[in-house]
Amino acid sequence: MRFGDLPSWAVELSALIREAICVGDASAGLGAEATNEDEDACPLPSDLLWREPFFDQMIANRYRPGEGICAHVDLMRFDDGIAIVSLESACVMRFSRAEAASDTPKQGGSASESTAEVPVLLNPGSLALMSGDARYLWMHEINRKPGRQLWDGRELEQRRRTSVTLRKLLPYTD
Ligand SMILES: O=C(O)CCC(=O)C(=O)O
Ligand SMILES: [Fe+2]
Repeated sequence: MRFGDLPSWAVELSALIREAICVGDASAGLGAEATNEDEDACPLPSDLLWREPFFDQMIANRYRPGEGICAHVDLMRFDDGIAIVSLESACVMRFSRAEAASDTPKQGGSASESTAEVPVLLNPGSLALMSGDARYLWMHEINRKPGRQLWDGRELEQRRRTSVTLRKLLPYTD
């Protein structure tokens, strides 16, 4: 885990992520007026995309077959706009509403709405970005226990998996 000055490869990776997010949208960083259409096309709002530094905290996780990470929302000490680069083994990351863990469905509310899971396939080299509701209101988890890594009705082959998560710390307040 690194805080503050990131290793040079992570600085380079951050720059590549920024470039990949909005290919051809370089003008947005130069004060050009962004239209709603541009905002919709870009998976990160421009205030997050162009903040400096883009990221200042990095953690690399290595998982053996069968190992994953349980459902969580990332700590509030990190700013919005979190990037995960997924390497080596494909996996399914599942998103579920954070309040579904403790709340029973309100009267009139549907159980399926609050317990819905959104599976996301992360291939080697995939970039996952979390911002807004996905970052604050939804938990993410990777369950690599046997039988839990299904995609298109097929179980994914499990190998060692490495992920690099990049985040930005919020200024410290006590
Ligand atoms: O390994 C991953 O892809 C997820 C890591 C993660 O969610 C975290 O470190 O908070
Ligand atoms: Fe996380």
